Amino acid sequence: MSLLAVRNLVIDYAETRALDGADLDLARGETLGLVGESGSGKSTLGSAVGRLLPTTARRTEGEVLVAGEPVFDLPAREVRKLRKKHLGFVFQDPIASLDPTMRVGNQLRLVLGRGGDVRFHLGRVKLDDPRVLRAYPHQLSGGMAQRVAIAMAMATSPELLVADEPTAALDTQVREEVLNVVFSLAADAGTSILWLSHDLPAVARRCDQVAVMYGGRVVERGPAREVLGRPVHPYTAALAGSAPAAAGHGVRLEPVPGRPPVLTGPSPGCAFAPRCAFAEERCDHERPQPVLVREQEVLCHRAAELSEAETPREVTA
Ligand SMILES: Nc1ncnc2c1ncn2[C@@H]1O[C@H](COP(=O)(O)OP(=O)(O)OP(=O)(O)O)[C@@H](O)[C@H]1O
Ligand code: NI
Repeated sequence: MSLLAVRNLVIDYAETRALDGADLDLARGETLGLVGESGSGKSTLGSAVGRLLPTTARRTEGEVLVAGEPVFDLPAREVRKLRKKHLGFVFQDPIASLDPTMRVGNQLRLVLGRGGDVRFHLGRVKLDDPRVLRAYPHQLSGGMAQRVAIAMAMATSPELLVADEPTAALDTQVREEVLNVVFSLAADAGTSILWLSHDLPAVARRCDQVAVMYGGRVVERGPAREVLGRPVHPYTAALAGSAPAAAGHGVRLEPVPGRPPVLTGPSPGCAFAPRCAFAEERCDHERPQPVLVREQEVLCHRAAELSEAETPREVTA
């Protein structure tokens, strides 16, 4: 059984359809990078895992199963229990995720409960300095604050850590260090990671699996090196081809001409069709179903043909 299973998940914010039938699986102990342009639905999917969506969001269809439990169908009390038992979260802005009025040591003590060793947990994220214990969040650098947030999220050895662009606000140097801490702590604890990221090369290096989002759906998924090295979906190919340029600090991906869609309801066909060099007539009005190519699951009408072509990415470039 998957630790995490997302099935045909549809999430709406008022008029905006953020997820349009997303599917995802993550096994115990595995790491998965969730990638895609800004607005493709990564954060909505990540937050949905813990039912941590803003109150304006509505689950219209589908389900999220964590350790077999249907997150959206549980009473609120049970969801809190499930979060505590199975899940950890780390977000983009570490200082905002900490309590500004409480010293770091006290916050950590609150999470650990009686008998918890605060110094030990700070040591695990390479913050051995006793001054950190007495500091307030705003007195820490971004990198230090994120380490504290990671220590708190990992204190209970969750089965799944959802990390939503945890290093987006940090400098390149600090970024690698923080990711090293996250991945090594998770490996030690047997924690699965769902890592939302814009950094494709880093995902290829660090993750077992990758899922590529477009227009609120996962359009291609499978082993990270395979998917990013031999993409089948034209969107993945475009994204992977443009990745090196996007690895620079603060650069947002613009892999193909045109803009990603903002949906207000179900996409009638493939959401990528208007930007796709391979689109055919049916792509505009038939929703693609998953096609298995090698170990990759691809939502593209032409997946089988394109996988036979030498490299689709050369044709799109
Ligand atoms: N609180 C909200 N209220 C209304 N619309 C929202 C809200 N949060 C996200 N959206 C919309 O939902 C869609 C998906 O957004 P989401 O933040 O999940 O994407 P993302 O892939 O995480 O983007 P980014 O890379 O910029 O973080 C977008 O169209 C976005 O504008
Ligand atoms: Ni996001």
